[in-house]
Amino acid sequence: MKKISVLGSTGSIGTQTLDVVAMHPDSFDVDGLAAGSNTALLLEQVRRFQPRRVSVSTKELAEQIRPELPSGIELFYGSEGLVEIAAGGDADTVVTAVVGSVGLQSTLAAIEAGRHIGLANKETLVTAGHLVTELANRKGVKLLPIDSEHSAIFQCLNGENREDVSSITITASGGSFRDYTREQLKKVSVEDALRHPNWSMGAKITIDSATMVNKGLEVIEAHWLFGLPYEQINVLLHPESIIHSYVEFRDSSIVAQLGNPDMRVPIQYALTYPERWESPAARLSLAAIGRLTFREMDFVRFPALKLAIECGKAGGTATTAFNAANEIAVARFLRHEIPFLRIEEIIEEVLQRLVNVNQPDLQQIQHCDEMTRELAAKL
Ligand SMILES: NC(=O)C1=CN([C@@H]2O[C@H](COP(=O)(O)OP(=O)(O)OC[C@H]3O[C@@H](n4cnc5c(N)ncnc54)[C@H](OP(=O)(O)O)[C@@H]3O)[C@@H](O)[C@H]2O)C=CC1
Ligand SMILES: CC(=O)[C@@H](O)[C@H](O)COP(=O)(O)O
Ligand SMILES: [Mn+2]
Repeated sequence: MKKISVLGSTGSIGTQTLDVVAMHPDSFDVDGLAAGSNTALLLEQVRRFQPRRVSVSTKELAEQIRPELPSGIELFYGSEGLVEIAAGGDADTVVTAVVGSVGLQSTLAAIEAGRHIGLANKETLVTAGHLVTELANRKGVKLLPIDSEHSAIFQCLNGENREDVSSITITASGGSFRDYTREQLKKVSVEDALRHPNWSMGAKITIDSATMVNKGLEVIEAHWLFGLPYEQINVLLHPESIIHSYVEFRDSSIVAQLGNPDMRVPIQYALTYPERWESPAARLSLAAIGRLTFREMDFVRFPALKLAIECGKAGGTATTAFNAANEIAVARFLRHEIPFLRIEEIIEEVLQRLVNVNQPDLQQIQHCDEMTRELAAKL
């Protein structure tokens, strides 16, 4: 039996993680579930998966659901509740599927407690990659990527020597506005931006995909997960999202991972690694698809990607600020307060005003995150 806990069980990755659990009911045991405010779905999950511990985002929500919980179940709330689900109990693996840098503290707590991490919450690595990877190494904890591109690279690297890697290439669908000009982008709506061509995901990452910030976050995520310099990390536009990413080795061989876009596959691999289990995911037929297409990434059309890579190269708190500014700007866009192109402008303006701190500790990271949020909310 593999014991798992899920942080963000009511979201896109969280629900698909529980779909994977439901496909292998005799092999998984759910220890803890943490949700934000979707208590109706959380209660349904509690009935179905019978966790021993749950958490919601506020005390009020906790009081609301307390009478509906089976006796004996432990109930927590707030950021401490998230940490309780991450580090208390006895899960072998914690799936980090909350959205945003709110996941940092609980991820660090889970690692500190020796839990392996099924890592979906990429903002954690962007915000404090050096702290997360250093702690994971020290504790002998595995960071198992769930993000589709990183799972692909992780699979391509299986059994290989890192010194033999020439480069990795992260593929990008291009998001909702792949073929729009900068002029057309001035007028796009929230509803348009939320229509991703290939993946059904939470709102924040869908907007990140449209701005290409998602690919920027993924380059930084790959830097930390695979210990590669930015010069060895490429991005390639691949509208079909069939090749999830690939690795080139020193002998010129390229190893890629392919599949239909279905997040249950990388989620399951993170939970069963190094084994592979049966999956109901639709089989890929290359004959039916006929052809796959690729384009060079246009950094002028997608300036947020360029900026993210520059922040990654700068190191220190630059990526913390990039991430926090983006989180605030995306939230404002989703509330219809700012136009789409203002997202990347806000990130850039915030970065111009902040002083980079090298080798920041957790306190400095948290301070930068808070200051950036305040600034980005005012701009
Ligand atoms: N969706 C996808 O296919 C992919 C997602 N990712 C990454 O995975 C992460 C999750 O994305 P996704 O599932 O799409 O996001 P969703 O918005 O669908 O889900 C977010 C989850 O986090 C919970 N949550 C939000 N704030 C808090 C909080 N303060 N305390 C506790 N729980 C909270 C939400 O709870 P509630 O809904 O109850 O309020 C929900 O369960 C992101 O980092 C994303 O970048 C990576 C690759 C693919
Ligand atoms: C499913 C997944 O991993 C997402 O991060 C996906 O990559 C988004 O697609 P694009 O950012 O390539 O549009
Ligand atoms: Mn991805």
